Amino acid sequence: MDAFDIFKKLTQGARFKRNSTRSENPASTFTYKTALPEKVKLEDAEQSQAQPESDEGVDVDEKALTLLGTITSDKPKLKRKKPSKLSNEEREKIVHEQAVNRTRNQLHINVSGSDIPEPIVSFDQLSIPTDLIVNLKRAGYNEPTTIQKQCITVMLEGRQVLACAPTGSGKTAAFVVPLIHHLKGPQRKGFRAVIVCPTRELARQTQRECLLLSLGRGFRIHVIHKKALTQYAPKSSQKFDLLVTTPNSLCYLLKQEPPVISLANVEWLIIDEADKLFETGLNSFRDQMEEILLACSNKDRKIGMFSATLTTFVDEWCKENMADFVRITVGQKNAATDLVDQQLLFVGNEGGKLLAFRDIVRKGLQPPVLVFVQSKDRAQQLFSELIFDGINVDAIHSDRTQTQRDNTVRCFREGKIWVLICTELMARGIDFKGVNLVINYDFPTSAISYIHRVGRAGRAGRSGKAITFFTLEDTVNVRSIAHVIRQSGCEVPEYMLTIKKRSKRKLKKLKSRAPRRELINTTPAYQLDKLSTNGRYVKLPKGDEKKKKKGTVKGGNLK
Ligand SMILES: Nc1ncnc2c1ncn2[C@@H]1O[C@H](COP(=O)(O)OP(=O)(O)OP(=O)(O)O)[C@@H](O)[C@H]1O
Repeated sequence: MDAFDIFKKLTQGARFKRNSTRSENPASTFTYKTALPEKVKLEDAEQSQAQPESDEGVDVDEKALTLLGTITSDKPKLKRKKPSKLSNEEREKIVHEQAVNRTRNQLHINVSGSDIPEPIVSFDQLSIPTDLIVNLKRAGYNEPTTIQKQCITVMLEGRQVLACAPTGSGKTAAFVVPLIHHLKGPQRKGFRAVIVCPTRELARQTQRECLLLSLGRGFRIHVIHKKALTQYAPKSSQKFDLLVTTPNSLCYLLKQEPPVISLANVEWLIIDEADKLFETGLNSFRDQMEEILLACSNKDRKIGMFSATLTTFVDEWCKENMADFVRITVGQKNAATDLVDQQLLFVGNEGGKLLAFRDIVRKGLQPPVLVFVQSKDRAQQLFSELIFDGINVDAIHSDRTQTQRDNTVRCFREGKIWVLICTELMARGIDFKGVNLVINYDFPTSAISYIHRVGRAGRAGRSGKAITFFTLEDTVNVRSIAHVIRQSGCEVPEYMLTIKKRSKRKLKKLKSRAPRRELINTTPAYQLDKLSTNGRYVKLPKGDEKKKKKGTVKGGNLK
C-alpha cells in the first residue's frame, strides 16, 4: 500500500474542493514521521528509543507510527489509471491483490513493504523439498500457524523481516524452516547462520527445534556452552553450519586474541526477542549486539528480527539498516495472548501473597505451574516456604549453576517438578508444553514483562490461566497491566483502568528496578535461627532437617 492508497483510505467519504493543490499527492504532506538520522547507530539510539509501553501498556504514538510508517515522501508518485483504462491483466492483478488483502485481514496479519508474497494456507504450498515438509509433519505441525503462513514465504524469497506475533504462536519454526532451506546442507565453511537469543535456556530450546526440523540433512548445529568458551578452537567452528547463542557467549569468543570464531560467512542473522536484545540500560545486550552485527561482515548478510513485543527503536533500526525488509505483525502489537484467562488479584500485603498462593493450592493445583518473582533472593525465599507444603517445587535463576538450571528445566519438562519458581530469566521464549497456570507472585515491572510472563501459558493454541497478585504498594502500577488484560478480552474491574497514571519517569524507574519488598517468610521469630539479611538462608526447623535428609520432604535441591 503506498501513500496515496493510505490517504484514500483515511479520507474515505470526505469531499475535497477543487483547488490548485489537486495535482499534489496529499499524503506526501503528512508530517507524522519525523526525519530519521542518516544512520541510526546502536549507541545513538538511546534517545530515540520509546518506552516499550505507555501507561496504558501499549504505546499509542507507536501505533500511529506503525500505521503511517511506510509513508515516505520520496516515493515516486503513482498516476492511477481510471478503471475503464485498465488492461485485463492489470484488472486481474488488482482483484488478486484485493483477495490477498482480504485473507490477511481475516488472519489479522498486517504487512508493510513492497511485493510481499501472499500467505500460504498449508505447508504443502511451499516450494521447499519434501524432506522439510515431512519433518514439519513429524514434529506435529500439520497446519502452519498464522505467523508461519506469512513469514515463511517472505523469508524463502530471501527477504529480510521484522516479525511481531503473539507469544506461543510458532515464531521459531517461522524462521527455522526458511533458514534450513537456504542453508541446504552441511558445507564445512563455518557458521552460515547465527540465531541470537537472550538466555541459554532459550538457545538450547531453539537448537532442539532446528535439529527437529532439519532431521536428515546432517547439519551441525552448535550452542556455545561454558566449557567450550575456554577450549574453543577456530578449527572446530569450521565443522558447524548454524550457531545458536546468547550475545554474551558469542562476544566472549569474538573478543579473544586472536579471535577464535569467524562470522564472516554468515548469510543469515536471526535476532530472537529483538526488543530485549536492543534494550538499553544496565546489563543490556545493546553493545554486544553491535559487536555481533559488525562481525557478520558478509555484505549479503540478511537479518530477521522476531519478538512478541516490539519497540519503536527496533522498528526504526530496521528501517535504517535492513534494505527492502518486510514488516509482519500478527494481531495487535504488544498485546498479551488471548488464549490465557487473566486475573488481577488484590492480596493486601506480602503476607497475603502466601495465603493467596496456599488458597490456590488448596482449591486444587493443576501442574505444571510457573511462579514468577522479581529476584533470585525472593525465588530462594519462596522456595524455602513452599518446600514444606508437600508440593514438588523447585526454583531457577541465574545464581544456580548451569547444570542445576539444565536439570531443573528437564525435571519440569518431565513433570517431576510441579511448581517452578522463576525470575525474569524464564519469562521470554521458553516453551514448556502445557503450562496451565502462571502466577505473578511479584507484580511485573512493565507491561512488556507481563505479556511475556503470561505468554508461558496458552501456547500452540492451548488455553491457560494467569493470576497476578498485587499489594497496596503495587496499586499505582496496576493500570498499565489492567489495560493489557482488557485488550486481550479478559474482564478487569473498571476502577483499575482509571487509577491515576504514573509519570513516565516513575514507570521507567520501576522498569529498571523492582520495588523493595518484605522477605517471604512465615517462620516465627523464635524459630529463625539464622536468617541472613538478604534472606537467602532459612535454617530448617529441627525435625524437618532430619526428614529432608531422609528424603521425605518433597522439593528441589536448592543450595
Ligand atoms: N504449525 C504448528 N502446529 C502446531 N504447533 C506448533 C506449530 N508451530 C509451532 N508449534 C508449537 O507451538 C509452540 C510455541 O512455539 P514457539 O516457541 O516457536 O512460539 P513463539 O512464538 O516463539 O513464542 P514466544 O514469543 O513466547 O517466544 C511450540 O510448542 C511449538 O512446538
